[in-house]
Amino acid sequence: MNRIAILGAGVMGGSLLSALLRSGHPPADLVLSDRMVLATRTLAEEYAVGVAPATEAAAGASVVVLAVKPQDMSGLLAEIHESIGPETLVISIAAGISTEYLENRLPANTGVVRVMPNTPAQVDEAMSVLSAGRHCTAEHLAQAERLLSAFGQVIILDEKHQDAATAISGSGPAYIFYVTEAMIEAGVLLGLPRSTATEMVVQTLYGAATMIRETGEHPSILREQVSSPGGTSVAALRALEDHKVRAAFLTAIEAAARRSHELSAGE
Ligand SMILES: NC(=O)C1=CN([C@@H]2O[C@H](COP(=O)(O)OP(=O)(O)OC[C@H]3O[C@@H](n4cnc5c(N)ncnc54)[C@H](O)[C@@H]3O)[C@@H](O)[C@H]2O)C=CC1
Ligand SMILES: O=C(O)[C@@H]1CCC=N1
Repeated sequence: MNRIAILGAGVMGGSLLSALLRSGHPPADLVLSDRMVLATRTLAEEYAVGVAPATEAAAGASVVVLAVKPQDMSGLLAEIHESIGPETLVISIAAGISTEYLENRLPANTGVVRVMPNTPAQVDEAMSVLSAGRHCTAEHLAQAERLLSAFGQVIILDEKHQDAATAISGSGPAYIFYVTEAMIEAGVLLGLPRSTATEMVVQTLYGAATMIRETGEHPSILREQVSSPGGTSVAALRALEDHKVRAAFLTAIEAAARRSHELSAGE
């Protein structure tokens, strides 16, 4: 039985579903469940996958992916407790929810993997950070790694780093989209048509990200290459320093990690 049940068909559940299909998983092996029954049925029809109540979806699956909000997790776990078999691998993508929290609410000895993916899964460029639970076997971990590496990069880390991973790569796309918006707005302020400003900013971000990945150079070296003495870049960078943008990023990412930690306490 290779069936994968995705419980929670929101932004991430939907992103994982489409990514798994693109990576070659047959639609017949995927089943979706969400309490928003009508919206889920529409999504399931679009992708030609099955839809079932959570208990039924979990009972028929070898891998159960928990993709609900942290605040909905305890309710969902209570619902599916009886449907989890001894061989079932449970993968949770919920921010802040520890493997211990999951293990305490699932049948004894259930194999659990905690994952922090991100929305670039939609374009097969996810960053997924995996941590094994207490009863997770090497085969479970390999199975989770295979599943997630089909739509991006995977790092296996000790669970103590999951709040940091959530703050950096889980929430990271939000910071980049925010910077993108700000740069486009600046282009419009300087009189560029919005579409032209958008094209310039998107290609610049893509080019810069590709340079970081392909050259392997430290970003500060790449930044120095752009900054001519007495030129435009250094004038802009001085303004960013004046506005403490670097410190703002440190504070922001610390706040995200703190929030991830709070979610583990159900706050
Ligand atoms: N959105 C993101 O960028 C990322 C989100 N995550 C995590 O993924 C999880 C889901 O996040 P989103 O997809 O953004 O949320 P969402 O709100 O878009 O989707 C959650 C879905 O779960 C459903 N749901 C709630 N309780 C349920 C239950 N008992 N049975 C079945 N379905 C139920 C809701 O109806 C909703 O459709 C969260 O735990 C979040 O921390 C992780 C990485 C990135
Ligand atoms: O904002 C959130 O809580 C989720 C977790 C990581 C990204 N989005």
